[in-house]
Order: sequence, then structure tokens, then C-alpha cells
Amino acid sequence: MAIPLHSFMNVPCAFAICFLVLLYLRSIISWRARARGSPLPPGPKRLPLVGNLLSIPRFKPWLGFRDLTAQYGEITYLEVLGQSILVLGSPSVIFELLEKRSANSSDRTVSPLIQLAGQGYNFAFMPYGQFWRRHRRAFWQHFHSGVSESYWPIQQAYARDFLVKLLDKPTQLRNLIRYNFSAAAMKVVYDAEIVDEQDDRIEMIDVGFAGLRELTVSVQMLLEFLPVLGNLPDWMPGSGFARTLTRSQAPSDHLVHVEFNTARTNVEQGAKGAFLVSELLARSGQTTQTKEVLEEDELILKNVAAVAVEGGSDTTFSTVEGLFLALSHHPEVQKKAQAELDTVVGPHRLPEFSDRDSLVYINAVVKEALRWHNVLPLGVGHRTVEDDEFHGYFIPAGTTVIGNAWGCAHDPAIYPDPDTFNPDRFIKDGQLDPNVLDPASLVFGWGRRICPGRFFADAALFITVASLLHTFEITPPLDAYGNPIRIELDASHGFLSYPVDSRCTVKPRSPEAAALLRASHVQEIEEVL
Ligand code: HEM
Repeated sequence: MAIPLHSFMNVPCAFAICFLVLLYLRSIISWRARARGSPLPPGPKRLPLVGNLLSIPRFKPWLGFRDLTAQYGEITYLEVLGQSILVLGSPSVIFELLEKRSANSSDRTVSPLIQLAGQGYNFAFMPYGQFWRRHRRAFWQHFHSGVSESYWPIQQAYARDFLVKLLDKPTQLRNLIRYNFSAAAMKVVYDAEIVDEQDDRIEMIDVGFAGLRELTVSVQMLLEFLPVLGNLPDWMPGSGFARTLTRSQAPSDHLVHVEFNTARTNVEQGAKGAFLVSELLARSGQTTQTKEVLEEDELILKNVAAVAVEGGSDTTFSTVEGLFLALSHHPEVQKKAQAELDTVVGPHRLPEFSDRDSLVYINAVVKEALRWHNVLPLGVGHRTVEDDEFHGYFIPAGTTVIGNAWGCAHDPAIYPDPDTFNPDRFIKDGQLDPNVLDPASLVFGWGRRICPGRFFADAALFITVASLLHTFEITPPLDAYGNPIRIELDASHGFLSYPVDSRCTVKPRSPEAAALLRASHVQEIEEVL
């Protein structure tokens, strides 16, 4: 009797189905054992296969995540194509998971996009482990609060140089803000002399970060799970995005290698300024080190130097751009700041770091600038290493944890009327109010991954804000008929966020203020730059 062909076909088919069912049952049993009866945190209903892919907000995700928090609570769980994601929506749960349990929540999701965007050298995206730790230690040695103070003269000189240039080229505001922070970072790290905003190295730093600016949560998800999209030939639709990312590779490589090697040559010829380079040369003189150790040391120091420049540029740049827009809306904030500066500093000199403790209102302006416009609205995602139980919920190992910094910084329960720029919210009885949550505890991230450049950033912001308000007046831009144009804050929606339009009119507060700036500038340039 003939046996029908389809019966043979059915045997492997049946085996395959049984195998899949067994795998599924095994995964459920193992999941239950791992979860020990704890449920996953609440979240939107998951669809078969794609899970919550459609619930991931595509545009300005920090807004959508804030809405998820309102609907499901401060701990919301999402799953996209098998990847667990936890969205934390209040400072208390963020601090609890990302600070107190930092040993388990300081990993990063390793993404091929980071290499594609030329950021492979950047330890902000490296997984938790020895290699990351060595980078972080090397960075911290040169940027902890004590050492950061030694860079104040450079930061002050560039802040003033920026303002002198602004006197002459008020329409170049954006380029000059970028110049201020990038040139100061290049000086601190490589002892590089950059004297104006047209220097090619300013553009190099800008383009080196451009790839990261393009990354959004939804694009990241898409490319994570369909990595082939990153390798499409140029002529295929959809390849443009990958091309934009890869444009950052050459400038980043230049920063890591060429700028470092130039600084090394200068140090070998007797230059004193470039501390990271000097450190490397000192170490390479130690004959006890093996060739491999020295090579890895060199790579780490090169990476760390480049991160300090890139990290030190765009973040502060975006914050100050937002601040200019806010100030143009609030003449009363400028008046209060100027009254304080006139009392503490007076008209015959410019503000200095030693004035900081007496400049309560200026410190409040810096805090409000960090709160009002967030350059990293969702920080940088963390990742858990092991299974955990949190508030009675099961958090699987490998969960991506997103702290919604923007959501907290704009929560009316923490900061009433959060969209209004109001430095007074931080002041009580003439002093900074310790009962108001410091936005620095939100916007610089958390735990073992907290921003190690925060002291450097805070100093750059303080001296820029104090010097600016002491000498300039900022008003809205004017239309063709001379009428003021009101520009609302619209933050771009990438991984790094920038005001889309921050046009404003800048002019010196008085002829005396302009003269004071120019006079101090000549002396400063000779001493520091
Ligand atoms: C307004 C200015 C700045 C803001 C808002 C900011 C914010 C952040 C945030 C949110 C993170 C991620 C923290 C986390 O994972 O929890 C971070 C990491 C980092 N930042 Fe900053 N940052 C600023 C300025 C700077 C500056 C000036 C530097 C360098 C001098 C810098 C260097 C870094 C580095 C190296 C990391 C990676 C840390 C790691 O993964 O271990 N940042 N920053």
C-alpha cells in the first residue's frame, strides 16, 4: 500500500511543533521560577510578537512616557520584540532603582547604532564592566569637583571671549555659544588654541555628535531589531538615515587620534597644558608596564579626552541656547539678576567664581535653566544585570530602564507651573531653598553612571550666565517692521534635544558694560589663552 507523501512531511512538522511547544512551556516555567510569583509592573496591553512596539511614543517620547506614567503609575513596563523596558516616572522610584540599586542597574544596552554613529570610543555607551570602569576612573581623576576648579580660569576667559565676540557679531549667537564651550573644552583637554568660531575644529566637534542627535527611541528600536537597515546601499530608500549617522565617524576619529597626537607632539616639545597627554607620556616612561597595557592605556586616555570634549560641548551648548530663549521672554528675571550683580559685583569689574556664594539669584537661574530645557530629556537608558524585585514587581535581567528626567522636571506637583521659567521657585527668605528638589539630581543622571562632567558643566554655566547677565540685555527678535516676535520653546525630539528656534536680540546693557568686557578681555587673553 502506498503511503501518502504528506504523511512523511507531517512527521518533522509535528516534531517541530512539539519542540516549540516544549520550549515555550520551559520558558514559562523558568520565567515563573525567576519571578517567584511576582507580577510584571503594569503597562499597556502587549500585542503578539511585536509587544508594545506601537506604544513607544514616536515623537518626543518623554511626553508619551509622561502620559504612560499618568495612566499606569510611576513604574510602567513595556516589552518590544522580547526586550523588557521599564519607564520610571517619579524621582523617588528613579533614585531607588538607579541610585540605591546601582550595582544592578548601571549596565547599558549595547547597540550597533553607537558604532555606526562613530561613538564607539564613548564610554557613556559602554556596557558595565572593567573596560568602562577604567575609562570612568581615568575621566574622574581629571574632572572631580576638586580638579574641576583648576579649569575655572580657562572657562572664565572663554565666557568673556564669547561675550566680546557677541558685542561685534550679535547675529552669530548660536555659533558663538558653541564656540564658547567647545573651545574651552579643547583648551582644557588638548591645550588647543582656538580663537574664533570659524575654526574647523568647532565644526568637527559639531558633526562628530550629529549622528547621536538623530537617534530617537523609535528609530533606535527599528534599527536594533532590523540591523540590516543600517547597511542598505546608498541608492535604496531608507539608507539616508544610516548615511547621516556614519557622517559622524570621520570627525570622531579625528578627535580621538589626530587631536591627541598633535597634543602629544606639543607636550614632547615642552608644552605644559594638555594634562591627559602628559599623563600618558609619564606612564609610558614606566618600564614596568607591558606593551599591551601601555597600548590599552593610550586607547583609554585618547577615548576619555575625546569624550570630555564632545560631552563638554553639546550639552552645555543646548542648555544655554534654551536659556537665551527663556531670558528673551522674561525681562523681570534679567532685572532681578542685574540688581543682584550690581550689588555684589558692582559696575567696575566682571563676575568671578569667588562671587558665586553671594549670587543666590544667579545660582537659581542656572538651576532653572537646567530644569526648563533638558538636553537629555530621558537621560541615557540604564540596563539591569540580574533579575530583581522592585515594589513587589518582577524586573527581569537585561531590562532597559528609562528615567523620565523631563517628566520629573516638568511635574507640576514638584515644580508648580512647570512651563514657566521662574528662578524664584528655588529661593526662600533670600536663600536657595533646600526643600525644592535640585534639578541637577534629575538632569545629570544617576548612580554609578551619573554624569562625571557635572562639576565642569555647572562651572561653565555659572560663569557664562553671570557674565552674560552682568553685561547684556536679551529681548525677543524683531520682524521686518520692528515688532517683537514671540518664539515658544520647541525642543527637537532626538536623543539629544535642542531648541528648534532660539532667535533673540542681544545688546550690551550699557556702553560702560561693553567697555568693561573689552578691557578685561585683553588682559585675560594674554594671561590664559
Ligand atoms: C548641562 C550639561 C550636561 C548634562 C545635562 C549632562 C547629562 C548627562 C546625563 C543625563 C548622563 C547619563 C547619566 C546616566 O546614565 O544616568 C551623562 C553622562 C555623561 N556625561 Fe554628561 N551632562 C552634561 C555635561 C557634561 C560635560 C561638560 C561632560 C564632560 C566634561 C560630560 C561627560 C559625560 C560622560 C563622560 C558621561 C558618561 C558617564 C558614564 O556612562 O559612566 N557631561 N551626562
